[in-house]
Amino acid sequence: MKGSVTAISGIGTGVGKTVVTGLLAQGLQKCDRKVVTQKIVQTGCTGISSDILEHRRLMGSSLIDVDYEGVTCPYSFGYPASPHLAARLEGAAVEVMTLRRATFTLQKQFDHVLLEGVGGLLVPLAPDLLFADYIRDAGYPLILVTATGLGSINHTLLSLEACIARRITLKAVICNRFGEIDTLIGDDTVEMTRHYLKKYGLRAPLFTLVGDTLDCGCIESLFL
Ligand SMILES: Nc1ncnc2c1ncn2[C@@H]1O[C@H](COP(=O)(O)OP(=O)(O)OP(=O)(O)O)[C@@H](O)[C@H]1O
Ligand SMILES: C[C@H](N)[C@H](N)CCCCCC(=O)O
Ligand SMILES: [Mg+2]
Repeated sequence: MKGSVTAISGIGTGVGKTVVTGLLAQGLQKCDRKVVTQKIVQTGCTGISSDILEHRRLMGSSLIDVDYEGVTCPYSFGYPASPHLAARLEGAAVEVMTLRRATFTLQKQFDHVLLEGVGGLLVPLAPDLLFADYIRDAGYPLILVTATGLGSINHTLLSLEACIARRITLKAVICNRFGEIDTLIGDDTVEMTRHYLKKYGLRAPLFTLVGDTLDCGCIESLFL
């Protein structure tokens, strides 16, 4: 039986996808689930993906064979930019089949693959391949990481609408309150996110991340 795949994206870059991916993996490990994380494309880094290193740190795990073999991060480019540009600067191009084969290899070995995207949902992996379209075509459900600072409501609702337009299954929304400056705005942003999940008819639960505490109770319930 091959393992499940869950994509983890965010309302943009630097919103906490890596932290959330690592914490979800940590939680699944605690439930004795065989879990691995994957970074679909790493930019701004050469060699082992910096996001994979952080996932393993949060999981309390050292690097594993599939990390060294590049299966958990099929593409790594040096320039800190969108994958389509970072790849072009190296005379390379991201290929869908390379991505799909890497994830499928992990599915054969693990119960769960947590697949971290790059930046936000509509980031081009290649000039005509947005991450949101890639996970739609692959049928991967999504956990969306949002932020709670000023400007996050707009980015969050745009991301929800992008999911709806593609009929992407939204498994959960995680409001990451890291770095929040204004609690009044932060609290309101969480509530407006909850309001629009209901208004849009999305049944995904909303959880908050404060520090390294995910308030989603038993993480395993997200991956049944
Ligand atoms: N809940 C948190 N607790 C502590 N640090 C956090 C938290 N959320 C984010 N950070 C820090 O904020 C920075 C950005 O977070 P992170 O790397 O997870 O973002 P990202 O969405 O994965 O970015 P990218 O698009 O580059 O992959 C990191 O330094 C991370 O350690
Ligand atoms: C450099 C670092 N790896 C970033 N996560 C890359 C984010 C690409 C975002 C592209 C964009 O939305 O303009
Ligand atoms: Mg990351």
